[in-house]
Amino acid sequence: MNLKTSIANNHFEMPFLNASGIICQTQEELDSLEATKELGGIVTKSATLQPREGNEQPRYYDLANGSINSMGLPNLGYPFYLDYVQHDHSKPTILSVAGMNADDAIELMRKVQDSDYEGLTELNLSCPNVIGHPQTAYDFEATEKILTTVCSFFKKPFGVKLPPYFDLAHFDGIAKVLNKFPLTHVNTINSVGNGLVVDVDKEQVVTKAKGGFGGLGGAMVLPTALANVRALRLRLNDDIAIIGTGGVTTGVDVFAHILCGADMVSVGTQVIKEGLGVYARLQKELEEIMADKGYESLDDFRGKVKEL
Ligand SMILES: CC(C)(C)CCc1c(C(=O)O)[nH]c(=O)[nH]c1=O
Repeated sequence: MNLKTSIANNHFEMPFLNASGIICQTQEELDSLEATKELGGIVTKSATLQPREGNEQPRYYDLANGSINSMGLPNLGYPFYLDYVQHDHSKPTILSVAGMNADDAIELMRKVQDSDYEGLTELNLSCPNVIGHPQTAYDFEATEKILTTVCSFFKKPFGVKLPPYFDLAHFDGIAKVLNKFPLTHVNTINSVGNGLVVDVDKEQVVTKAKGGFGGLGGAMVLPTALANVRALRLRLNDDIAIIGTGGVTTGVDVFAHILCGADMVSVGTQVIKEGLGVYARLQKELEEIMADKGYESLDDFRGKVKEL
């Protein structure tokens, strides 16, 4: 059974990643990812120019069918992560970066360009835009502007992390912009923005920041995640790989993401629920499904979901 995959010329023994933000903020957490042999690569928490405490607790809440979070980008600052990814690792790394505004995002990419890091970088486009405007990735002009500036100096392999889209015109719009740039990959989806969970017993919301509004993850977002993987696979240039993120709780979900076109699959909420042992279970379940169907490698079924 061959579960190998690749993004640009980065080769992964396993198709599984951690979703950025999940057990990837500190040295200890990153070391635990390194020690998880079923994990194909290590994704860092999105790094910002300055270290950040993040939002006040409670900022993560677990649900039967998923999670809600408004972490507020807690991280040790980009120097820590840029140093971490330049050390030797047993598997490829993806350095995630997020600007609190466009200038910060560009400055972060300059820091990476000026470093000796040669691995993959991922620009989180769910970062805030100017007040009164939606997040960057929902503003196609802002997205094009940032990527044009970044690509004028950034010559290393990089991709972008996208929020979910819910309108076919938006799939068309973002793909049209992204196809203009030499991206290694697109990571879709980020959490489903501004959900609200209410504790009826206490008659109150469950997370503190933003009046309880937060990003949704876990099982409840799987159909949205699959739609975004499929829609972008159908629209993006073939040389842009796709990391499928969102709603993965079983090997069946991993298979579905790959069937819709994902080259790799990242897991967030389920890692919090189950621990890093989840990856061994996902590998076993994926291999069982592939064996049942007679598939030897991911290429045998990637992107081959049938329409009726
Ligand atoms: C939402 C932002 C704080 C702008 C970016 C960081 C982030 C967070 C976070 O740190 O709150 N949570 C997510 O589910 N996705 C993200 O991309």
